[in-house]
Amino acid sequence: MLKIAKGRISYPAVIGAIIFMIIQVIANLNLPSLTSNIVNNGVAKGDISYIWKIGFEMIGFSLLSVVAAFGNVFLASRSSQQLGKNLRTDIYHKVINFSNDEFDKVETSSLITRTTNDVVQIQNVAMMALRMMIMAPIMLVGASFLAYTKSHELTWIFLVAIPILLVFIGIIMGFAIPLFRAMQTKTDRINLVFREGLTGVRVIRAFRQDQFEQDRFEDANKDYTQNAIKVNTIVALAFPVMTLIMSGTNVAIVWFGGQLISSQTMQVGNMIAFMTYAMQVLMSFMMLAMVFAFIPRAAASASRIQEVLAIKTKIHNPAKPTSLPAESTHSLAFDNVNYRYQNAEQLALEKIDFQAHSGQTVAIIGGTGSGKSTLVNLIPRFYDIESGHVKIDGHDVRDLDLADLHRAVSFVPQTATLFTGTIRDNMQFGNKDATDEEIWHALAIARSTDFVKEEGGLDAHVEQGGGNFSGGQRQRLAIARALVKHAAVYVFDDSFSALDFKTDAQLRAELRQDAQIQKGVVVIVAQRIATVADADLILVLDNGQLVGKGTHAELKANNEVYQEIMKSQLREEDQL
Ligand SMILES: Nc1ncnc2c1ncn2[C@@H]1O[C@H](COP(=O)(O)OP(=O)(O)OP(=O)(O)O)[C@@H](O)[C@H]1O
Repeated sequence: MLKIAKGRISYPAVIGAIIFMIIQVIANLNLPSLTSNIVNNGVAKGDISYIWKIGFEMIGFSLLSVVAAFGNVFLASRSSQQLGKNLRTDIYHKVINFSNDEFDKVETSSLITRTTNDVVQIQNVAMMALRMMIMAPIMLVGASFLAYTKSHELTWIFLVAIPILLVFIGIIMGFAIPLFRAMQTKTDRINLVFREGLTGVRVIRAFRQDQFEQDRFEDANKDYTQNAIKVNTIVALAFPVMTLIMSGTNVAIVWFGGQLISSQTMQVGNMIAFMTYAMQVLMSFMMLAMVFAFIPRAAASASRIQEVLAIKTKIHNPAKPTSLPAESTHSLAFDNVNYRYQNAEQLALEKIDFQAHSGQTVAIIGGTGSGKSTLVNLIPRFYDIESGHVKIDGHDVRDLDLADLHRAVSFVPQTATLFTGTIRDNMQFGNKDATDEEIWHALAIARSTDFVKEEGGLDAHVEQGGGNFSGGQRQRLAIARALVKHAAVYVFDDSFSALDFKTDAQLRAELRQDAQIQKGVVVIVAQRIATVADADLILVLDNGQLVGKGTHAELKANNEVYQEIMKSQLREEDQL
């Protein structure tokens, strides 16, 4: 846990909090002694001026204690909040740079719990540590010593009360710690089921699985609640027993102290002070117990966070990145590329080899699972290849500065993702300087002008995930967003499948006529022969192998797989 705080917490604030806390403890330790002085020397002897003098001293120490407590809480919460903030930033920064391989390692719901709930656990313990964990031992030693100076004869009471308290704390911790530990995994489970239920709500309804999903959530929720109730019951049980031990100690002090007073071997004031010190000693143990009860949960949280922070991102900037010079013409090349998914035995792509330059359209066609998306994912380094080269403008993408690479590639994924905000915000995502005119131009190419105007223009609101647009509209907006960005390579991963034949053809024709887009290379993944037929280069994939390469006419004449795809699509149309 200390490892996680290192470099993320402000050391001056921590030192300040500790200094304030020490001042507070010293002030608190002085008060019982002063009470004893007032009783012994002021009240017993009727010395009013002494009472006033010590009374003022007591007020002074009380004020000091209050100010120090304020300073301590202020700095402790500042440091723990700052620790939380830095942890969240670091996790976010780490996760945002994850490649798809790393996302496969940790569930998204668990990542959310780790960034929120786990960080809060660390914050709480940091706060407690800066208050109680340091205060308790100082108070314990100080109060024990001062109690001893007030009465040697009564110290044996500690020797009875403390072991009883420790045995009790031990029993409580034995039960509570495993339950505290389990809280985090149970929170994870709730988040996982909740998230799946929310994102899949339509499928759940369509398959009439509402009850099943509700039961699944109910189980996770019940499991978490039962665990929390058990922990709280144990903690609740602790309080009356602790109070009993404290009251028992007080009774013993008054009983035996009273006898010492009547035999004139002890003064009343000393007994009162002893009693207060005894409470401070027992309180110190309780504080330590509380901190130690929270530590296992926070330690579990710390290791869950550390797990994420320690993941080595496979895809990062090269040591000496090459910046991509601003070229007026561009090229894309795959040079004998092999790729294998992590832990997979078979290659997902084998010996992929092709070149294309500005103004050319490369289309990739093949059956489901043939490797089309995998191929285009290699261009912006969503995955890194096993051997060969993927080159943009003659530079291997692994040598390029990542920011330059991502600027050079405009990507429309299979599933369109829009962000909360306005249409304009979404359109400017890859080109923040894009003017309204440029945006409308891109929207026109993507056949989106009409519905965007109907929604209220560029200031129309986009809900979370683009939920207020249809699937086809979302896809068109994602295409327009990619066109607003001026790139060297435009990738459309099966983005035209949501469009009807006519719109698909019009859109591709517009892409061909646009001067800006023609400066780059266009890569289109498609299922339909009609979509790929007018491409300059068609790649036919089958089971990760490049089984055909050429124009429509060439492939139609002599490529079996292509002919088979053509036949199957003609058969489909014949059947209508
Ligand atoms: N993250 C992954 N981990 C392991 N294997 C994967 C992963 N993603 C895809 N694959 C495998 O790689 C192969 C190619 O998948 P890919 O998504 O590239 O196919 P595709 O041609 O785009 O299919 P579709 O047209 O259905 O989108 C498939 O066999 C698939 O099971």
